[in-house]
Amino acid sequence: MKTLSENRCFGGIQGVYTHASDATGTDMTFGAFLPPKPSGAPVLWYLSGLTCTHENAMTKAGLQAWAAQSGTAIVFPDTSPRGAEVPDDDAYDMGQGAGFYVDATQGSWAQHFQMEHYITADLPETVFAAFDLDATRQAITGHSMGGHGALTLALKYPGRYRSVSAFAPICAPAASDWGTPQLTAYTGDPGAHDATRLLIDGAILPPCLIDTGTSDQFFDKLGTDAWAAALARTRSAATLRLQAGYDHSYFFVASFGADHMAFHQEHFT
Ligand SMILES: N[C@@H](CCC(=O)N[C@@H](CS)C(=O)NCC(=O)O)C(=O)O
Repeated sequence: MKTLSENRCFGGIQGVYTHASDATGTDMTFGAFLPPKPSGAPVLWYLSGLTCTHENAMTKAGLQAWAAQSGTAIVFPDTSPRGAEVPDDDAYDMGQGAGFYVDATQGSWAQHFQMEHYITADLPETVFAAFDLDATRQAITGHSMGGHGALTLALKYPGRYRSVSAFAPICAPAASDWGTPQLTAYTGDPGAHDATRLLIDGAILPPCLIDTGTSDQFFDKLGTDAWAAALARTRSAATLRLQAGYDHSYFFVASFGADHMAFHQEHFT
């Protein structure tokens, strides 16, 4: 692992690091915020949305203030492998910047687009080797495509994350053009990576908090109604809040960051 930058931030350190990933076969860059007393701190994984790198949430979500206060480390991974040798697509929602947190099995995507393996194996291995953090206290969150990542990984890896939260998550990608084309191209099986489907099929949801804005310009792509129906149908305990007037932007994410940090803190203790 190589350090690209480290800046003092709310008494802790906001770092940016790069490492060689076996999963993606590329170098991957990630951000990590360490609170003022990092030894033994719990870890929150923050998965970003379409077009984002490790940097968007790190610079725009304002989570570090709350993480410093609660003594939580936050890791900000990239959203896909990158580089000249990595396949891409002209569409902003496909290819580089749009890994959808799954392991591709199809065509030219399969070689590098192994983001599920990266987020659940490669990156934790690197992070827990580099920093003295508490692997028994992990939680996961994300925005939009990253919310889809957080929900599906929490459902696919029971017991790993004590809690899950999401900002404007894509909840039903198999019924959305933010999901169906990409998951079909990557895996051939969108339903296997659809949080609503996984829940209906019996996966257990850890404690869950979701916020979505009523003025979200992408509301129709998110499948919030299908998710709400699945929560009711499976009688899964969860909090789903529709926030009046908020859109899809990082102004929305930043507005509810403190609530999400407090929610995860509750389940770390
Ligand atoms: N570029 C796309 C939308 C992409 C988008 O809104 N991405 C969200 C996540 S889904 C984001 O976080 N963008 C980066 C940012 O706001 O910093 C469009 O204009 O239709």
